[in-house]
Amino acid sequence: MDQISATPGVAGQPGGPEFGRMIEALRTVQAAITGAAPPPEVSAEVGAILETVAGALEPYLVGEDEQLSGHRDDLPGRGQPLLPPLWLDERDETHLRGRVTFDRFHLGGNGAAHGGAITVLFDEMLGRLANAGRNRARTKYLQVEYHRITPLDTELRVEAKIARVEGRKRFLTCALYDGEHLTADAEGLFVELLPGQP
Ligand SMILES: CCCCCCCCCCCCCC(=O)SCCNC(=O)CCNC(=O)[C@H](O)C(C)(C)COP(=O)(O)OP(=O)(O)OC[C@H]1O[C@@H](n2cnc3c(N)ncnc32)[C@H](O)[C@@H]1OP(=O)(O)O
Repeated sequence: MDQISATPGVAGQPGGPEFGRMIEALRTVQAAITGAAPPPEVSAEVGAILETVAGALEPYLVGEDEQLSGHRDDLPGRGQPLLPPLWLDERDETHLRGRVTFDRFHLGGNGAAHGGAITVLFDEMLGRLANAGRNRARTKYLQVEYHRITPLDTELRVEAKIARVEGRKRFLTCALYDGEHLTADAEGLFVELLPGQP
């Protein structure tokens, strides 16, 4: 996980644009399956296709350090389908600013994004910032407040800042905006790992 490549992949090579297209297709499938109420024969057909897809990838399973998903900084959300598609537009060692869009896959209910999906976004933002140009740190706590619903299919702004650093402790904040409206924010503590801590 420490190695995140910002270099766009080369066509015809592992991690090239073909990989980005596959992740994008997966995101589309996740949203389509979540939002669909197909008849049984279509569910059966799609299920069989997905089993074929899993089988096609099975010979290429690799260890964590070699996997492409999560390591591609040129792809939204690092090419990690757990993360909502997040684009970072500004970044330095004190702040991050980006855009994110939740879709049907991230639905909680009544048109609102799931609170857990928002927390994943915040952990990602704070984790990226806590580890920017510094020794590795992990989330000790993440306290989230939901101020109003976070809409789906809407480009949102997300910002993270370092609040203060005390020895191994890095306190950070993150906020999510729909236009000028704050939908959710978070405060987190990240603790720098000691030698031997995984
Ligand atoms: C690793 C990441 C790689 C980089 C990838 C970048 C991109 C990836 C982006 C994705 C990122 C995703 C990121 C993820 O999701 S990381 C995954 C989620 N997090 C974890 O799995 C972490 C699990 N926990 C641990 O490993 C340990 O607990 C750690 C290592 C965090 C600390 O265990 P350790 O035993 O070493 O430390 P400590 O407990 O003595 O505490 C240390 C200090 O903190 C103070 N303290 C404790 N609690 C509180 C509190 N509630 N309020 C205020 N202060 C508190 C405490 O008093 C002490 O202070 P002081 O006495 O020193 O003054």
